[in-house]
Amino acid sequence: MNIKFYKYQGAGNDFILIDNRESIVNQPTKEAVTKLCDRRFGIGGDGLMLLENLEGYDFKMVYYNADGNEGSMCGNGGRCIVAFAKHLGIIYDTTNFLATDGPHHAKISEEGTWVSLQMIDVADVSKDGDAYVLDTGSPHYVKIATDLAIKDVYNEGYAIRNNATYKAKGINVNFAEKTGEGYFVRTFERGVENETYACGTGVTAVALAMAKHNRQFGTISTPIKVLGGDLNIRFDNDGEKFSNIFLEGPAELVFDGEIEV
Ligand SMILES: N[C@@H](CCC[C@H](N)C(=O)O)C(=O)O
Repeated sequence: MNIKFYKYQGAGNDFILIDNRESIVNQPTKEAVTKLCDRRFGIGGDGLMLLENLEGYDFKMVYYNADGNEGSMCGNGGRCIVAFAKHLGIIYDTTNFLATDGPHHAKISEEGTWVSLQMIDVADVSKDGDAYVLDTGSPHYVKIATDLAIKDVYNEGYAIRNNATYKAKGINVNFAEKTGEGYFVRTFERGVENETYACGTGVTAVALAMAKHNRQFGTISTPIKVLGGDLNIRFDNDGEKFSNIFLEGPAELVFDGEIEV
């Protein structure tokens, strides 16, 4: 059987998207997802998403990591599926959809390539040594770094993700370096088990963790540079919790096609 797919990227975090409103795909196997996401034997991507119908919402986002496991929330994936929903004519400039971590609201630009996605509120930020650990829809470890451009993110990230504390459930490992107004961030992603060009829940975690680290309160806007481009995170910090969190940046269709499955 041939299925139509769309390949999107958000700051270089890339995804395969399938319009599954007519249930053409039924719980893809781990093998099928890993093959589709494979950069040599498949389409290639950091993850696969299904856009499905759901009463009360514009659509439902179902996300699989490139390793075939159903993932937790993907921020850049969320921004890409909003652009996809606009491309399909399901939404115009705003949307409410459901993802694995709950309802999300988003706004999209008229040309459909810039998305502002509301993320879940975050109250708990803990420490592991001098690193911060928090869940922004997916679990994240945030460590302040220097000389990040030349850091061995794969090996250092792999070692943290696979240490005794995190091995069973996994964690996404973010390294953050202060640069002018914001941060430069590199992420080793759980489920891809490699460094990706961007991680939306990851840069969100960095912005919140750094606000806590620097004791910043009120309404904050944090620009973040990643390997694949630029993102921005806006949020409120009242000292008890982070709310009104928005992950903002580009989301673009790269190509579409059909693949035999
Ligand atoms: N790339 C994502 C994060 C995807 C989920 C993550 N790999 C996990 O399962 O923990 C993002 O943009 O947030």
